[in-house]
Amino acid sequence: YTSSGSIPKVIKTKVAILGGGMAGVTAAKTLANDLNITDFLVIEARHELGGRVQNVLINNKYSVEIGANWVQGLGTNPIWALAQKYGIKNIYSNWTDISYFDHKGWQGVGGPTEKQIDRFDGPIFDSFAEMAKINNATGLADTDMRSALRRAGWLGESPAEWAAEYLAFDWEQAEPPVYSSFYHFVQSYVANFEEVGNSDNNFAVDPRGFKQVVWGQAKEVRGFDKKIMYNQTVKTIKYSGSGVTITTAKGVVIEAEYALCTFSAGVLQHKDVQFVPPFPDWKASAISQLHMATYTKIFARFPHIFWNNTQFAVYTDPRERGYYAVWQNIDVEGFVPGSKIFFATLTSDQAYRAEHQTDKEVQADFMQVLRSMYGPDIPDPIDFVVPRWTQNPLFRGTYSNWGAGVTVEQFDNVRAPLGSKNDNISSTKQPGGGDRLWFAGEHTSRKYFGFLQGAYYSGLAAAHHIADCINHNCFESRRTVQIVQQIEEPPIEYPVVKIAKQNGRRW
Ligand SMILES: Cc1cc2nc3c(=O)[nH]c(=O)nc-3n(C[C@H](O)[C@H](O)[C@H](O)COP(=O)(O)OP(=O)(O)OC[C@H]3O[C@@H](n4cnc5c(N)ncnc54)[C@H](O)[C@@H]3O)c2cc1C
Repeated sequence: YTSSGSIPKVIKTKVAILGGGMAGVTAAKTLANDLNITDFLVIEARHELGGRVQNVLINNKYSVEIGANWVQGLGTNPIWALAQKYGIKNIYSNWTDISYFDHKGWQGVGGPTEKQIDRFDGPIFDSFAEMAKINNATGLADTDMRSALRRAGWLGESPAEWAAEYLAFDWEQAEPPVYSSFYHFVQSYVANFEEVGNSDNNFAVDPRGFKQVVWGQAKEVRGFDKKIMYNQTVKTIKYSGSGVTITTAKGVVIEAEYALCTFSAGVLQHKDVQFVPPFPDWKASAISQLHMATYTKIFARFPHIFWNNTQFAVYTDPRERGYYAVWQNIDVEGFVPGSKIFFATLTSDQAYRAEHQTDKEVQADFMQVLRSMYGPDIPDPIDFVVPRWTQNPLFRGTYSNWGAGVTVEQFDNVRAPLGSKNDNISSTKQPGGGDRLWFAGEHTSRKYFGFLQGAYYSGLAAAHHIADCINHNCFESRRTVQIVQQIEEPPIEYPVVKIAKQNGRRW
Protein backbone atom coordinates (compact mmCIF):
# COMPACT_ATOMS: atom_id res chain seq x y z
CA TYR A 1 0.00 0.00 0.00
CA THR A 2 2.95 2.32 0.26
CA SER A 3 3.75 2.71 -3.43
CA SER A 4 1.74 5.39 -5.13
CA GLY A 5 -0.84 4.54 -7.75
CA SER A 6 -1.36 0.95 -6.63
CA ILE A 7 -4.14 1.52 -4.09
CA PRO A 8 -7.56 0.19 -5.04
CA LYS A 9 -10.36 2.74 -4.55
CA VAL A 10 -12.45 0.46 -2.33
CA ILE A 11 -10.82 -1.86 0.15
CA LYS A 12 -12.62 -4.35 2.34
CA THR A 13 -11.29 -5.47 5.68
CA LYS A 14 -12.63 -6.99 8.87
CA VAL A 15 -11.04 -4.44 11.23
CA ALA A 16 -9.86 -0.97 10.28
CA ILE A 17 -7.44 0.42 12.86
CA LEU A 18 -7.36 4.18 12.51
CA GLY A 19 -4.00 5.57 13.63
CA GLY A 20 -0.56 3.99 13.88
CA GLY A 21 0.49 5.26 17.32
CA MET A 22 0.95 3.20 20.47
CA ALA A 23 -2.76 2.36 20.83
CA GLY A 24 -3.32 1.36 17.18
CA VAL A 25 -0.18 -0.74 16.84
CA THR A 26 -0.75 -2.47 20.20
CA ALA A 27 -4.28 -3.33 19.05
CA ALA A 28 -2.95 -4.67 15.73
CA LYS A 29 -0.35 -6.82 17.43
CA THR A 30 -2.87 -8.14 19.96
CA LEU A 31 -5.39 -9.02 17.23
CA ALA A 32 -2.79 -10.79 15.10
CA ASN A 33 -0.56 -12.49 17.63
CA ASP A 34 -2.89 -13.18 20.56
CA LEU A 35 -6.38 -13.39 19.08
CA ASN A 36 -5.73 -14.93 15.68
CA ILE A 37 -7.44 -12.14 13.73
CA THR A 38 -5.20 -11.26 10.82
CA ASP A 39 -7.71 -9.54 8.53
CA PHE A 40 -7.09 -5.92 9.53
CA LEU A 41 -5.69 -2.74 8.07
CA VAL A 42 -3.97 0.14 9.86
CA ILE A 43 -4.61 3.58 8.33
CA GLU A 44 -2.11 6.30 9.23
CA ALA A 45 -1.82 9.89 7.98
CA ARG A 46 1.93 10.16 8.52
CA HIS A 47 4.75 8.41 6.68
CA GLU A 48 5.71 6.35 9.71
CA LEU A 49 4.40 4.69 12.86
CA GLY A 50 4.72 6.15 16.35
CA GLY A 51 2.23 9.02 16.51
CA ARG A 52 3.13 11.16 19.48
CA VAL A 53 6.37 9.24 19.95
CA GLN A 54 8.39 11.28 17.47
CA ASN A 55 12.01 12.30 17.17
CA VAL A 56 13.90 14.77 14.99
CA LEU A 57 17.58 14.81 14.08
CA ILE A 58 19.39 18.00 14.99
CA ASN A 59 22.36 18.76 12.74
CA ASN A 60 21.59 15.42 11.01
CA LYS A 61 23.19 13.76 13.97
CA TYR A 62 21.58 14.14 17.36
CA SER A 63 18.19 12.52 17.87
CA VAL A 64 15.89 14.45 20.20
CA GLU A 65 12.36 13.43 21.18
CA ILE A 66 9.81 16.13 20.46
CA GLY A 67 7.04 13.88 21.87
CA ALA A 68 7.12 11.20 24.59
CA ASN A 69 10.54 10.90 26.18
CA TRP A 70 10.34 9.17 29.52
CA VAL A 71 9.26 5.73 30.61
CA GLN A 72 7.36 7.05 33.60
CA GLY A 73 7.29 4.69 36.51
CA LEU A 74 9.29 1.54 35.79
CA GLY A 75 8.39 -1.67 37.65
CA THR A 76 5.30 -3.25 36.09
CA ASN A 77 4.79 -0.50 33.49
CA PRO A 78 4.35 -2.37 30.17
CA ILE A 79 6.31 0.37 28.38
CA TRP A 80 9.32 -0.48 30.48
CA ALA A 81 9.05 -4.12 29.36
CA LEU A 82 8.84 -3.00 25.70
CA ALA A 83 11.80 -0.62 26.10
CA GLN A 84 13.91 -3.46 27.41
CA LYS A 85 12.66 -5.96 24.83
CA TYR A 86 13.55 -3.65 21.93
CA GLY A 87 16.82 -2.53 23.47
CA ILE A 88 15.90 1.15 23.70
CA LYS A 89 18.81 3.16 25.06
CA ASN A 90 17.62 5.02 28.15
CA ILE A 91 19.01 6.47 31.32
CA TYR A 92 17.80 7.35 34.81
CA SER A 93 16.57 10.91 34.88
CA ASN A 94 17.41 12.54 38.20
CA TRP A 95 14.64 15.07 38.86
CA THR A 96 16.49 16.42 41.88
CA ASP A 97 19.69 17.30 39.98
CA ILE A 98 18.75 20.96 39.48
CA SER A 99 20.43 24.39 39.39
CA TYR A 100 18.18 27.31 40.35
CA PHE A 101 18.17 30.71 38.66
CA ASP A 102 16.13 33.89 38.50
CA HIS A 103 16.36 37.09 36.49
CA LYS A 104 19.45 38.07 38.47
CA GLY A 105 21.30 34.83 37.75
CA TRP A 106 22.14 31.83 39.93
CA GLN A 107 20.17 31.67 43.18
CA GLY A 108 22.93 29.75 44.98
CA VAL A 109 22.53 26.62 47.11
CA GLY A 110 19.35 26.54 49.21
CA GLY A 111 17.89 29.65 47.52
CA PRO A 112 14.22 30.71 47.65
CA THR A 113 12.94 28.44 44.83
CA GLU A 114 14.80 25.39 46.09
CA LYS A 115 13.26 25.94 49.54
CA GLN A 116 9.78 26.02 48.02
CA ILE A 117 10.47 22.87 45.99
CA ASP A 118 11.45 21.05 49.17
CA ARG A 119 8.20 22.16 50.75
CA PHE A 120 6.03 21.23 47.77
CA ASP A 121 7.69 17.86 47.16
CA GLY A 122 7.72 17.14 50.88
CA PRO A 123 4.86 17.91 53.28
CA ILE A 124 2.48 19.37 50.69
CA PHE A 125 2.67 16.47 48.25
CA ASP A 126 2.61 13.94 51.08
CA SER A 127 -0.72 15.26 52.33
CA PHE A 128 -2.61 14.62 49.04
CA ALA A 129 -3.24 10.90 49.49
CA GLU A 130 -4.59 11.41 53.01
CA MET A 131 -6.82 14.27 51.85
CA ALA A 132 -8.16 12.13 49.02
CA LYS A 133 -8.95 9.33 51.44
CA ILE A 134 -10.82 11.72 53.73
CA ASN A 135 -12.78 13.09 50.76
CA ASN A 136 -13.64 9.60 49.71
CA ALA A 137 -14.69 8.42 53.16
CA THR A 138 -16.87 11.46 53.70
CA GLY A 139 -18.30 11.58 50.19
CA LEU A 140 -16.84 14.98 49.32
CA ALA A 141 -16.93 15.92 45.68
CA ASP A 142 -13.83 16.41 43.56
CA THR A 143 -12.20 19.86 43.50
CA ASP A 144 -9.65 21.49 41.28
CA MET A 145 -6.04 21.06 42.25
CA ARG A 146 -5.64 24.73 43.26
CA SER A 147 -8.28 24.25 45.98
CA ALA A 148 -6.55 21.07 47.10
CA LEU A 149 -3.24 22.91 47.33
CA ARG A 150 -4.83 25.63 49.44
CA ARG A 151 -6.31 23.00 51.71
CA ALA A 152 -2.84 21.49 52.09
CA GLY A 153 -1.50 24.90 53.17
CA TRP A 154 0.10 25.97 49.85
CA LEU A 155 -1.03 29.36 48.56
CA GLY A 156 1.29 29.71 45.57
CA GLU A 157 1.50 33.49 45.59
CA SER A 158 5.22 34.33 45.21
CA PRO A 159 7.45 33.85 42.14
CA ALA A 160 9.47 31.18 43.99
CA GLU A 161 6.23 29.30 44.78
CA TRP A 162 5.10 29.64 41.16
CA ALA A 163 8.34 28.11 39.92
CA ALA A 164 8.19 25.31 42.49
CA GLU A 165 4.58 24.33 41.76
CA TYR A 166 5.20 24.66 38.01
CA LEU A 167 8.06 22.17 38.25
CA ALA A 168 6.17 19.79 40.53
CA PHE A 169 2.77 20.03 38.83
CA ASP A 170 2.42 21.74 35.44
CA TRP A 171 5.60 20.23 34.05
CA GLU A 172 3.94 16.80 34.38
CA GLN A 173 0.25 17.51 33.81
CA ALA A 174 0.94 20.18 31.14
CA GLU A 175 -1.80 22.31 32.71
CA PRO A 176 -1.92 24.53 35.81
CA PRO A 177 -3.53 23.34 39.06
CA VAL A 178 -6.69 25.37 38.54
CA TYR A 179 -7.50 23.41 35.34
CA SER A 180 -6.84 20.03 36.90
CA SER A 181 -8.83 17.56 38.94
CA PHE A 182 -7.51 16.75 42.40
CA TYR A 183 -8.92 13.21 42.45
CA HIS A 184 -7.73 12.25 39.01
CA PHE A 185 -4.29 13.68 39.67
CA VAL A 186 -3.89 11.64 42.85
CA GLN A 187 -5.32 8.56 41.19
CA SER A 188 -3.01 8.93 38.20
CA TYR A 189 -0.01 9.50 40.44
CA VAL A 190 -0.76 6.42 42.51
CA ALA A 191 -1.40 4.30 39.40
CA ASN A 192 1.62 5.38 37.42
CA PHE A 193 4.24 5.77 40.08
CA GLU A 194 3.27 3.90 43.24
CA GLU A 195 1.34 0.83 42.10
CA VAL A 196 3.98 -0.13 39.54
CA GLY A 197 6.51 -0.68 42.30
CA ASN A 198 9.20 1.68 41.00
CA SER A 199 8.52 5.37 40.59
CA ASP A 200 11.71 6.19 38.66
CA ASN A 201 11.56 8.00 35.33
CA ASN A 202 13.98 6.86 32.67
CA PHE A 203 14.74 9.10 29.71
CA ALA A 204 14.96 7.60 26.20
CA VAL A 205 18.13 8.65 24.38
CA ASP A 206 18.10 6.08 21.60
CA PRO A 207 19.58 7.39 18.32
CA ARG A 208 16.89 5.33 16.48
CA GLY A 209 14.19 7.21 18.41
CA PHE A 210 11.93 6.20 21.30
CA LYS A 211 9.38 5.33 18.58
CA GLN A 212 11.03 1.90 18.55
CA VAL A 213 8.56 1.03 21.35
CA VAL A 214 5.89 1.21 18.65
CA TRP A 215 7.92 -0.02 15.68
CA GLY A 216 9.18 -3.03 17.65
CA GLN A 217 5.61 -4.20 18.21
CA ALA A 218 4.75 -3.80 14.51
CA LYS A 219 7.79 -5.87 13.57
CA GLU A 220 6.43 -8.71 15.67
CA VAL A 221 3.35 -8.97 13.42
CA ARG A 222 3.89 -11.18 10.38
CA GLY A 223 3.30 -9.28 7.15
CA PHE A 224 2.64 -5.98 8.92
CA ASP A 225 3.96 -3.98 5.97
CA LYS A 226 1.04 -5.35 3.91
CA LYS A 227 -1.46 -4.31 6.58
CA ILE A 228 -0.55 -0.64 6.85
CA MET A 229 -1.50 2.29 4.65
CA TYR A 230 0.72 5.32 5.22
CA ASN A 231 0.03 8.89 4.06
CA GLN A 232 -3.74 8.41 4.19
CA THR A 233 -5.62 11.03 6.19
CA VAL A 234 -9.06 9.88 7.30
CA LYS A 235 -11.75 12.44 6.51
CA THR A 236 -15.05 10.69 7.29
CA ILE A 237 -16.08 7.75 9.41
CA LYS A 238 -19.57 6.49 8.71
CA TYR A 239 -20.84 3.91 11.16
CA SER A 240 -23.95 1.80 11.65
CA GLY A 241 -24.94 -1.52 13.17
CA SER A 242 -23.57 -3.36 10.17
CA GLY A 243 -20.14 -1.81 9.72
CA VAL A 244 -17.93 1.24 9.29
CA THR A 245 -16.99 3.00 6.07
CA ILE A 246 -13.90 5.17 6.16
CA THR A 247 -13.01 7.68 3.46
CA THR A 248 -9.57 9.26 3.19
CA ALA A 249 -8.55 12.65 1.79
CA LYS A 250 -7.19 10.86 -1.30
CA GLY A 251 -10.59 9.29 -1.95
CA VAL A 252 -9.74 5.78 -0.79
CA VAL A 253 -12.77 4.02 0.74
CA ILE A 254 -12.28 1.32 3.35
CA GLU A 255 -15.29 -0.84 4.12
CA ALA A 256 -14.73 -2.48 7.48
CA GLU A 257 -16.86 -4.74 9.63
CA TYR A 258 -15.37 -3.05 12.70
CA ALA A 259 -13.20 0.00 13.25
CA LEU A 260 -11.02 1.24 16.07
CA CYS A 261 -10.50 4.99 16.20
CA THR A 262 -7.34 5.97 18.10
CA PHE A 263 -7.23 9.65 17.14
CA SER A 264 -6.38 11.99 20.01
CA ALA A 265 -8.90 13.82 22.17
CA GLY A 266 -7.79 17.03 20.43
CA VAL A 267 -8.52 15.59 16.97
CA LEU A 268 -11.99 14.51 18.14
CA GLN A 269 -12.66 17.94 19.66
CA HIS A 270 -11.54 19.89 16.60
CA LYS A 271 -13.83 17.85 14.38
CA ASP A 272 -10.94 17.23 11.99
CA VAL A 273 -12.70 14.00 11.11
CA GLN A 274 -16.38 13.91 10.33
CA PHE A 275 -18.38 11.19 12.05
CA VAL A 276 -21.62 10.14 10.37
CA PRO A 277 -24.00 10.21 12.17
CA PRO A 278 -22.56 12.82 14.55
CA PHE A 279 -21.79 11.62 18.07
CA PRO A 280 -24.79 11.25 20.38
CA ASP A 281 -24.97 13.87 23.12
CA TRP A 282 -23.70 11.62 25.90
CA LYS A 283 -20.49 11.02 23.93
CA ALA A 284 -20.06 14.53 22.50
CA SER A 285 -20.41 16.07 25.95
CA ALA A 286 -17.93 13.63 27.50
CA ILE A 287 -15.34 14.36 24.78
CA SER A 288 -15.79 18.08 25.29
CA GLN A 289 -14.95 17.65 28.97
CA LEU A 290 -11.50 16.29 28.21
CA HIS A 291 -8.64 18.75 28.27
CA MET A 292 -6.08 18.35 25.50
CA ALA A 293 -3.06 19.86 27.19
CA THR A 294 0.11 21.03 25.45
CA TYR A 295 3.73 20.37 26.47
CA THR A 296 6.22 21.97 24.12
CA LYS A 297 9.94 21.26 24.23
CA ILE A 298 12.05 23.91 22.51
CA PHE A 299 15.50 22.65 21.56
CA ALA A 300 18.63 24.68 20.93
CA ARG A 301 22.11 23.53 19.91
CA PHE A 302 24.91 25.94 20.81
CA PRO A 303 28.50 26.35 19.64
CA HIS A 304 29.71 25.68 23.18
CA ILE A 305 28.36 24.82 26.63
CA PHE A 306 27.79 27.70 29.04
CA TRP A 307 25.32 26.01 31.41
CA ASN A 308 25.94 24.00 34.59
CA ASN A 309 26.56 20.30 34.56
CA THR A 310 23.23 19.44 36.27
CA GLN A 311 20.48 17.57 34.38
CA PHE A 312 17.98 20.39 34.99
CA ALA A 313 17.83 24.14 35.54
CA VAL A 314 14.81 25.97 36.97
CA TYR A 315 14.27 29.64 36.16
CA THR A 316 12.08 31.79 38.42
CA ASP A 317 10.58 34.64 36.44
CA PRO A 318 9.58 37.63 38.58
CA ARG A 319 6.53 38.50 36.45
CA GLU A 320 5.03 35.48 34.76
CA ARG A 321 4.26 32.05 36.14
CA GLY A 322 5.63 29.23 33.98
CA TYR A 323 7.66 31.50 31.69
CA TYR A 324 10.58 29.34 30.49
CA ALA A 325 10.68 27.80 33.96
CA VAL A 326 12.18 24.35 33.27
CA TRP A 327 15.34 23.61 31.28
CA GLN A 328 17.07 20.34 30.45
CA ASN A 329 20.66 19.58 29.66
CA ILE A 330 21.25 16.55 27.48
CA ASP A 331 24.95 17.11 27.01
CA VAL A 332 25.55 14.88 30.01
CA GLU A 333 27.33 11.53 30.18
CA GLY A 334 24.80 8.77 29.40
CA PHE A 335 22.43 11.20 27.59
CA VAL A 336 23.68 12.79 24.36
CA PRO A 337 27.20 13.90 25.27
CA GLY A 338 28.87 16.23 22.80
CA SER A 339 25.52 17.43 21.44
CA LYS A 340 25.66 20.88 23.13
CA ILE A 341 21.85 20.75 23.26
CA PHE A 342 19.91 22.56 25.97
CA PHE A 343 16.12 22.79 25.91
CA ALA A 344 13.20 24.49 27.60
CA THR A 345 9.65 23.25 28.13
CA LEU A 346 6.56 25.41 27.92
CA THR A 347 3.07 24.23 28.75
CA SER A 348 -0.52 25.34 28.34
CA ASP A 349 -0.89 29.12 27.71
CA GLN A 350 2.87 29.64 27.44
CA ALA A 351 3.02 26.87 24.84
CA TYR A 352 0.08 28.34 22.89
CA ARG A 353 1.79 31.70 22.79
CA ALA A 354 5.04 30.22 21.47
CA GLU A 355 3.12 28.26 18.82
CA HIS A 356 1.74 31.52 17.51
CA GLN A 357 5.10 33.27 17.42
CA THR A 358 7.61 32.86 14.60
CA ASP A 359 10.67 30.76 15.39
CA LYS A 360 12.67 33.98 15.48
CA GLU A 361 10.35 35.51 18.09
CA VAL A 362 10.48 32.34 20.19
CA GLN A 363 14.26 32.35 19.98
CA ALA A 364 14.38 35.99 21.15
CA ASP A 365 12.35 35.17 24.30
CA PHE A 366 14.31 31.98 24.89
CA MET A 367 17.66 33.80 24.63
CA GLN A 368 16.53 36.74 26.74
CA VAL A 369 15.76 34.33 29.61
CA LEU A 370 18.99 32.40 29.11
CA ARG A 371 21.01 35.66 29.15
CA SER A 372 19.40 36.69 32.43
CA MET A 373 20.36 33.27 33.81
CA TYR A 374 23.89 32.95 32.41
CA GLY A 375 24.96 36.49 31.52
CA PRO A 376 24.89 38.61 28.37
CA ASP A 377 27.88 37.02 26.63
CA ILE A 378 26.43 33.61 25.81
CA PRO A 379 26.21 32.76 22.09
CA ASP A 380 23.10 32.41 19.95
CA PRO A 381 22.07 28.87 19.00
CA ILE A 382 23.17 27.21 15.75
CA ASP A 383 20.03 25.04 15.53
CA PHE A 384 16.60 25.78 16.97
CA VAL A 385 13.52 23.52 16.96
CA VAL A 386 9.99 24.62 17.94
CA PRO A 387 7.34 21.86 17.71
CA ARG A 388 3.75 23.06 17.26
CA TRP A 389 1.59 20.23 18.56
CA THR A 390 -1.60 22.20 19.06
CA GLN A 391 -1.64 23.45 15.49
CA ASN A 392 -1.00 19.99 14.04
CA PRO A 393 -4.34 18.57 12.82
CA LEU A 394 -3.13 15.03 13.54
CA PHE A 395 -2.70 15.72 17.25
CA ARG A 396 -4.15 19.11 18.37
CA GLY A 397 -2.13 19.12 21.56
CA THR A 398 0.08 16.66 23.39
CA TYR A 399 -1.91 14.62 25.91
CA SER A 400 -5.11 14.66 27.90
CA ASN A 401 -5.70 15.92 31.41
CA TRP A 402 -8.92 15.83 33.40
CA GLY A 403 -10.68 18.81 34.87
CA ALA A 404 -12.32 18.85 38.30
CA GLY A 405 -15.61 17.06 38.70
CA VAL A 406 -15.45 14.73 35.71
CA THR A 407 -17.01 11.44 36.74
CA VAL A 408 -15.81 7.93 36.11
CA GLU A 409 -18.95 7.43 34.01
CA GLN A 410 -17.95 10.30 31.76
CA PHE A 411 -14.52 8.74 31.33
CA ASP A 412 -16.29 5.61 30.21
CA ASN A 413 -18.50 7.49 27.77
CA VAL A 414 -15.38 8.73 26.01
CA ARG A 415 -14.35 5.21 25.16
CA ALA A 416 -17.78 3.63 24.78
CA PRO A 417 -18.34 2.12 21.31
CA LEU A 418 -20.97 3.16 18.77
CA GLY A 419 -22.98 1.53 16.05
CA SER A 420 -25.76 -0.32 17.80
CA LYS A 421 -29.38 0.80 17.53
CA ASN A 422 -29.34 1.94 21.16
CA ASP A 423 -26.65 4.57 20.65
CA ASN A 424 -28.94 7.45 21.40
CA ILE A 425 -30.32 6.04 24.61
CA SER A 426 -28.16 7.26 27.42
CA SER A 427 -27.58 5.25 30.58
CA THR A 428 -29.60 2.20 29.53
CA LYS A 429 -27.65 0.75 26.67
CA GLN A 430 -25.81 -2.48 27.32
CA PRO A 431 -22.44 -2.93 25.68
CA GLY A 432 -22.08 -5.08 22.61
CA GLY A 433 -25.05 -5.98 20.49
CA GLY A 434 -23.87 -4.49 17.24
CA ASP A 435 -21.23 -2.05 18.34
CA ARG A 436 -18.97 -1.48 15.37
CA LEU A 437 -16.94 1.63 16.05
CA TRP A 438 -14.60 1.36 19.02
CA PHE A 439 -12.31 3.93 20.61
CA ALA A 440 -8.83 3.71 22.09
CA GLY A 441 -5.90 6.02 22.79
CA GLU A 442 -4.31 7.51 25.88
CA HIS A 443 -7.36 9.70 26.54
CA THR A 444 -9.58 6.62 26.96
CA SER A 445 -7.55 5.23 29.85
CA ARG A 446 -9.07 5.94 33.22
CA LYS A 447 -5.90 5.43 35.20
CA TYR A 448 -3.05 6.10 32.80
CA PHE A 449 -4.40 8.98 30.67
CA GLY A 450 -1.60 11.13 29.31
CA PHE A 451 0.97 8.33 29.32
CA LEU A 452 2.18 5.77 26.80
CA GLN A 453 0.95 3.01 29.10
CA GLY A 454 -2.59 4.45 28.82
CA ALA A 455 -2.43 4.17 25.04
CA TYR A 456 -0.95 0.68 25.29
CA TYR A 457 -3.58 -0.70 27.68
CA SER A 458 -6.40 0.90 25.70
CA GLY A 459 -5.21 -0.77 22.48
CA LEU A 460 -4.93 -4.10 24.21
CA ALA A 461 -8.42 -3.88 25.66
CA ALA A 462 -10.02 -2.68 22.42
CA ALA A 463 -8.52 -5.61 20.50
CA HIS A 464 -10.11 -8.02 22.99
CA HIS A 465 -13.51 -6.31 22.74
CA ILE A 466 -13.48 -6.34 18.95
CA ALA A 467 -12.37 -9.97 18.88
CA ASP A 468 -15.29 -10.81 21.18
CA CYS A 469 -17.69 -9.15 18.78
CA ILE A 470 -16.16 -10.93 15.78
CA ASN A 471 -16.55 -14.20 17.65
CA HIS A 472 -20.24 -13.43 18.19
CA ASN A 473 -19.72 -12.70 21.84
CA CYS A 474 -20.48 -9.03 21.70
CA PHE A 475 -23.19 -9.26 24.32
CA GLU A 476 -20.64 -10.87 26.59
CA SER A 477 -18.55 -7.74 26.45
CA ARG A 478 -19.36 -6.60 29.94
CA ARG A 479 -18.00 -9.85 31.34
CA THR A 480 -15.03 -9.64 29.04
CA VAL A 481 -14.47 -6.06 29.98
CA GLN A 482 -14.02 -7.12 33.55
CA ILE A 483 -11.48 -9.70 32.51
CA VAL A 484 -9.75 -7.31 30.19
CA GLN A 485 -9.74 -4.61 32.81
CA GLN A 486 -7.56 -6.86 34.90
CA ILE A 487 -5.04 -6.80 32.08
CA GLU A 488 -5.90 -3.28 31.14
CA GLU A 489 -6.31 -1.36 34.32
CA PRO A 490 -5.90 -2.80 37.80
CA PRO A 491 -8.88 -1.82 39.96
CA ILE A 492 -8.93 1.65 41.44
CA GLU A 493 -8.73 1.48 45.21
CA TYR A 494 -8.92 5.15 45.98
CA PRO A 495 -10.07 7.73 45.50
CA VAL A 496 -13.25 6.78 43.73
CA VAL A 497 -14.98 9.89 42.44
CA LYS A 498 -18.17 10.24 44.42
CA ILE A 499 -20.30 12.63 42.48
CA ALA A 500 -23.79 12.23 41.13
CA LYS A 501 -23.79 10.06 38.02
CA GLN A 502 -24.29 11.78 34.72
CA ASN A 503 -25.41 9.73 31.76
CA GLY A 504 -23.69 6.72 33.28
CA ARG A 505 -23.23 3.94 30.76
CA ARG A 506 -21.32 0.77 30.34
CA TRP A 507 -18.34 -0.98 31.75
C1 LIG B 1 5.43 16.42 23.89
C2 LIG B 1 4.92 15.13 24.47
C3 LIG B 1 5.54 14.59 25.59
C4 LIG B 1 5.10 13.40 26.13
N1 LIG B 1 5.81 12.82 27.15
C5 LIG B 1 5.50 11.56 27.53
C6 LIG B 1 6.39 10.83 28.35
O1 LIG B 1 7.49 11.31 28.67
N2 LIG B 1 6.01 9.58 28.77
C7 LIG B 1 4.83 9.02 28.39
O2 LIG B 1 4.52 7.89 28.80
N3 LIG B 1 3.99 9.69 27.55
C8 LIG B 1 4.31 10.92 27.11
N4 LIG B 1 3.52 11.57 26.21
C9 LIG B 1 2.22 10.97 25.87
C10 LIG B 1 2.33 9.84 24.84
O3 LIG B 1 3.13 10.26 23.77
C11 LIG B 1 0.92 9.51 24.36
O4 LIG B 1 0.13 9.15 25.47
C12 LIG B 1 0.87 8.35 23.37
O5 LIG B 1 1.92 8.40 22.44
C13 LIG B 1 -0.48 8.40 22.66
O6 LIG B 1 -0.62 7.30 21.79
P1 LIG B 1 -2.01 7.09 21.04
O7 LIG B 1 -1.86 5.87 20.20
O8 LIG B 1 -3.12 7.20 22.00
O9 LIG B 1 -2.17 8.39 20.10
P2 LIG B 1 -1.24 8.97 18.85
O10 LIG B 1 0.16 8.67 19.17
O11 LIG B 1 -1.70 10.33 18.71
O12 LIG B 1 -1.72 8.02 17.67
C14 LIG B 1 -2.78 8.39 16.82
C15 LIG B 1 -2.32 8.27 15.39
O13 LIG B 1 -3.39 8.68 14.54
C16 LIG B 1 -2.86 9.42 13.45
N5 LIG B 1 -3.93 10.29 12.94
C17 LIG B 1 -4.50 11.36 13.55
N6 LIG B 1 -5.48 11.87 12.77
C18 LIG B 1 -5.54 11.10 11.66
C19 LIG B 1 -6.36 11.11 10.49
N7 LIG B 1 -7.31 12.02 10.31
N8 LIG B 1 -6.14 10.15 9.56
C20 LIG B 1 -5.19 9.19 9.74
N9 LIG B 1 -4.38 9.14 10.81
C21 LIG B 1 -4.55 10.09 11.77
C22 LIG B 1 -1.70 10.20 14.04
O14 LIG B 1 -0.77 10.57 13.05
C23 LIG B 1 -1.13 9.18 15.04
O15 LIG B 1 -0.11 8.39 14.47
C24 LIG B 1 3.97 12.74 25.61
C25 LIG B 1 3.34 13.28 24.47
C26 LIG B 1 3.83 14.43 23.89
C27 LIG B 1 3.21 14.91 22.61
